[in-house]
Amino acid sequence: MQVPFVKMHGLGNDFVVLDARVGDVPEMTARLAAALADRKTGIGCDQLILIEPSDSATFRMRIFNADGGEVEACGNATRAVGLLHGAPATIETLGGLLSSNPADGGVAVDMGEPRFDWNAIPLAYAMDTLSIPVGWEDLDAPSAVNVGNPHVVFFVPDYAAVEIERLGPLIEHDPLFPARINVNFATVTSRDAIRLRVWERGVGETRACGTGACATAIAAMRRGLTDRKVTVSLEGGDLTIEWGAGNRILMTGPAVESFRGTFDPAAYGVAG
Ligand SMILES: N[C@@H](CCC[C@H](N)C(=O)O)C(=O)O
Repeated sequence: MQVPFVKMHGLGNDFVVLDARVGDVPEMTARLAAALADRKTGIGCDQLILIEPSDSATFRMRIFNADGGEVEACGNATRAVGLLHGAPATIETLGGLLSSNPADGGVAVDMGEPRFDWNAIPLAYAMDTLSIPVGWEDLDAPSAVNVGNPHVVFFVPDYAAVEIERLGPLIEHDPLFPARINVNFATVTSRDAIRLRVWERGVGETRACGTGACATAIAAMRRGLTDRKVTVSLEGGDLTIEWGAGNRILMTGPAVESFRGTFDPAAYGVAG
């Protein structure tokens, strides 16, 4: 069996995209997703993306982190599949119904509404998510926001100085976050600009995280640190995030197709 795939990225956050509508795709398991994502023995990616037919949208997008865990949302992948589709689309995800449109500067995506209730993040205890009264060493009082998936956001004087490889996993796995969490380290540089690094749940530090950019922008706006439209700069490049009419988050940025290929699931010894 040869399964076609498309290798794509959004600002260096990279994906293996499989489309079950156009070719034979094996039943996806956590083990197969992790094997395909492996950068030494697989194709290599931050997220495995599976496109399936949908009854309620143009198509359904399923998202698997590099560790094999299936998750609710991925901003950069939403732009990538929007680019593949090449026309306006509605996209069913575990995190909600999204929409994408070709736009100047790449693809524009309606990422839905942010949620702030402690149990919607989710947190283990009732807390004010604008400024959670907790800390890890000299990092404290983060905001928490769910933008389809869970994020915690630390505003720090120098985002580049944070020991992300050490503190990221510590916070991701803290029992305060029963579904684990994506960890954002941000420095606000003006009313319309933020610099950001993200430790992604189930992956590690990536060159860019679209939902991290959305969550960080919304947290900054909620705290009154920025205006309602900002540029979020990540290692891989810039995203424009707007908290628009109807409480919806609009994200605009590039997506790129890198190459296409096929793989034989039998070669991974983990199919099914
Ligand atoms: N890279 C993504 C986020 C992918 C999912 C995330 N790691 C999670 O576990 O929720 C993005 O661009 O948003």
